[in-house]
Amino acid sequence: MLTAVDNLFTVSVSAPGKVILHGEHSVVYGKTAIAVSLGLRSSIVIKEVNTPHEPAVHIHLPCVDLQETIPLEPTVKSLFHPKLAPGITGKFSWRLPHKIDHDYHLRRVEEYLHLIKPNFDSLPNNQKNSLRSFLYVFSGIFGSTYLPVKSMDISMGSELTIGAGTGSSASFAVCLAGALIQLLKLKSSSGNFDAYYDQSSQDFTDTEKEIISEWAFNCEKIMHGTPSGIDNATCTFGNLVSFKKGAKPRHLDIRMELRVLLVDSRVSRETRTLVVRVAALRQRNTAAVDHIMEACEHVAHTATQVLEKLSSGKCDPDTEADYQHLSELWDMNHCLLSALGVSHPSLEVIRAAAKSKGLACKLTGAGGGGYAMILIPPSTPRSTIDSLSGQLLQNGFRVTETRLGGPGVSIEM
Ligand SMILES: Nc1ncnc2c1ncn2[C@@H]1O[C@H](COP(=O)(O)OP(=O)(O)OP(=O)(O)O)[C@@H](O)[C@H]1O
Ligand SMILES: C[C@@](O)(CCO)CC(=O)[O-]
Repeated sequence: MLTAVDNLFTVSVSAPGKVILHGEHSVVYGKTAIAVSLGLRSSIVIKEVNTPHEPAVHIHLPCVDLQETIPLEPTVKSLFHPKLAPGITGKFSWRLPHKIDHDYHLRRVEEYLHLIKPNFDSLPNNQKNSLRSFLYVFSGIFGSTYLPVKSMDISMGSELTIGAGTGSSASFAVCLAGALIQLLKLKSSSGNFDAYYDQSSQDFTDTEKEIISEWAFNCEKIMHGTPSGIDNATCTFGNLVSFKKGAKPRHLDIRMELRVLLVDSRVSRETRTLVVRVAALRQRNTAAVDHIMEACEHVAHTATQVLEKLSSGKCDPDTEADYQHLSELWDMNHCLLSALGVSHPSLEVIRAAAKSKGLACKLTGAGGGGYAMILIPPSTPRSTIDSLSGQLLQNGFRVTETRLGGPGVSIEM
C-alpha cells in the first residue's frame, strides 16, 4: 500500500517463506541447491506518524513477542553514515549492501543496543536477532541518504513458524528491507531528494529485488553466521530458484505446482547451531562429509532435470514414473542429511508414517526438528492423504497441505 497523508507515508510489503527441495547444508559448502517459495508469507506495515513526544520508531513484532520504542535522534547520531568495507573506495550507498563494512556496522549496532537497552544481553536470542537486524538495515538504508527521517510505527506479522526451516528469518529480512526501500522511494520522489524513481511502478524492479536480497543476506549473516544466500534469494524472487554460492541465482521456469504435506515436528531449533554442528562433523571427517555433500548436489541436479521434464508436460505417460523418481530422490536426500547428523527422532516418526503409505518424505532447511515435507504425486488417493494427515495430527504434529511456488517480495495494494 502506498499512501501519503500530510506527507506521512504508509507502506506495506509481504514476502514468502521457502522450502529447500534439495541441497540444504551442502549449499553452504558451494554445492548447488534448489529451493521454492511457499504460499505462507510474512508482512510488514511501516507508517510514518506525527508525535508530540521525542521522535521514535515503535516496533511491534508479535511473532517474537517484542514491542520496542527506539529513540530516533540518538539512533541517527550513533548508527547513520555506515562505512565501506576495508579496501573499498568511494561512498557507501544503500544500493551497495554488499560493500558495507558489515562487522563494523554490526558492532556499532550491538554497542548501541547495549546503550539504549542495558538488559539487552538477557533478552531471548530471537528478540536480540530481530532487533539487531532491524537497526542494521534501518540505519544502513536511511543512514546513507539525506532524507529526513520521521517517527514511525512498524508492525510485522507472519504465517510462518519461526525457526522451523521455512525461511522465516529471510522472509522477515526481505520484508524489512523491501519496505524501507519502498519508503525511501516514496520520500525521495515526494521531495527534491535524489528522485530517480518510477512512481508508476507498482512493484519492485529486478535491480531493486537484488538490493533487497543483499540486505536480507546481511541480516542472515547476523542470524546464522555463514548463510549460503539461498533463503534470501528465494524469499525475494519467489518460485523455484537454483542456487550456488558466488553465482547469480538461476530462476527455473517450472510451470507446475508440487503438492506436499508440510509437517511441523514442533521441535524448535536454530539454523546457526545446526550449521555449526555440520562444520564440526566435517572437521573431524572431511573426506566423508565432502562425499555426502557431493551426493547431495547430484540429487539436486537430477531432481532439477526431473522437475523440468514434468513441467514441460510433454510426456504424460511418464508422469507417474517421474514422480516415483522424485520420491526416490527425496528419500535419498533425507538419508544423506541424516548421515550429517541433522535429522531428529520426531522427523523419523513423520518419515515412517509417510513411508507406510508409500510416500516420500524429507526434512527441509537446517533440520534438527522444524519441518518435514511429504511429496504427494497427483495419483495419490484423497483417502491416503486424509488418513496420513489424521495419523500425524494424532501424534501431535501440525500438518498443512499446500502447493509450492508463488510470488516473491511484493508491494501490497
Ligand atoms: N515475523 C518475525 N518477526 C520478528 N523476527 C522474526 C520474524 N520471523 C523471523 N524472525 C527472526 O528470525 C529468527 C529465526 O531464524 P532461523 O533461521 O532460526 O529460522 P528459520 O529462518 O525459520 O529457519 P531456516 O533458516 O532453517 O529456514 C528468529 O529468531 C527471529 O529473530
Ligand atoms: C542449512 C542451510 O543450508 C539452510 C537453511 O534454510 C543454511 C544456509 O543455506 O544458509
